[in-house]
Amino acid sequence: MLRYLGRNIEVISGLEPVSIPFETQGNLGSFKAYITDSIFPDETSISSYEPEEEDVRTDLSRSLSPESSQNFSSETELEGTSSWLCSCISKATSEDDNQEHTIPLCTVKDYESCDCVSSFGNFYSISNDKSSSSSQRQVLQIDVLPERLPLVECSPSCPCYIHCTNKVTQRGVQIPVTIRRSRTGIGLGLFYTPSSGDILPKGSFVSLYAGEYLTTFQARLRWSEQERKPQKEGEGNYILSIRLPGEIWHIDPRYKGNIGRFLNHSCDPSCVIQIVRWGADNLPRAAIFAKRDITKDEELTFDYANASGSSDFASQTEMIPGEADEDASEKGRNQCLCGSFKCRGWMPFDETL
Ligand SMILES: C[S@@+](CC[C@H](N)C(=O)[O-])C[C@H]1O[C@@H](n2cnc3c(N)ncnc32)[C@H](O)[C@@H]1O
Repeated sequence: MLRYLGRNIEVISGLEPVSIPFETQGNLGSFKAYITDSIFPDETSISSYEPEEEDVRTDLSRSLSPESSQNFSSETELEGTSSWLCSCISKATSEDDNQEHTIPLCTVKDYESCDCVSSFGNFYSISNDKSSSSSQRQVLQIDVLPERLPLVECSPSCPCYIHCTNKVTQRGVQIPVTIRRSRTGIGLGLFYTPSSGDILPKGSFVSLYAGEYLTTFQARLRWSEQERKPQKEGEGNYILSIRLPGEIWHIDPRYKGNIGRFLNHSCDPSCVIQIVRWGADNLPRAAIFAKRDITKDEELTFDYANASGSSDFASQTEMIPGEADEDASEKGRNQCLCGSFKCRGWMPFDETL
């Protein structure tokens, strides 16, 4: 439930399983509607949306041609998109009491028996963190993931039930978080706020970064509209660009989004974005995971330059040693206020938008 947020904004695609307090008196600016998963803007269908190919993204003339502002129909058609289902069952007889119990059989222990896990990989393991009262938690094996490859979970249509250990990012927000003011100049932020001193183990799922999927053309339009408006504190750009081999996706939670939109940038972040696919639509979801163990009241942040799990872009956005401040701000860069000792000085800036 979104106890406090729900009071101010429209909830259009379900609620989170936990309450998410909003601790400040401030208003939510341009945030109008809560969604739990990314959607296409009105009048846009999945079938007519083609993510732009990486090698054409800098070709402005092509991106701004009339064809690129496609005429989308509101029908969602899934024909032709790839889908998969495992054959795991969700009921099994326990050897202990010989009774039938509902058991998520796509466990990471039994991964050889799950078609999804054996085809796409085993990304999660069980954390047995003794410092946490929630004894078992599925955690992403962050250190062994291949760079820039989307993870694939069991589909919501697989017969295993929602607590399957291979369905993690599709269950909504499961951890205690609060929206409150961050440091001066940054606006609101999202904080880890357990009632006890529980640590959030490294690899824990935090939330999706859900918003509207935009074409590069639409993203550029929103970006330039935004630039013309006077900026309120902390309300800059929300568009996350995901670069996958041969594809670019843009997710904008400015107007319609979830709590992912409140994560600020840090050059030494507590979280990381990983791209995950699930469902018949096969769409890439941006999922936020703890990059390290996180303690009570820490702010949840990620590196905006590293949204596709790659460090390539981060290096492009570092402040060039010796570059004058005016040069950087002339290029449209904003000063980074993350305050970390690893701070690169400037907010990541995507020159292709
Ligand atoms: C995704 S939003 C984060 C939530 C935002 N603080 C709010 O109040 O809604 C991104 C915007 O927050 C601000 N921001 C986030 N991290 C920042 C940082 N390290 N330094 C300066 N501004 C930051 C910028 O205005 C940025 O465009």
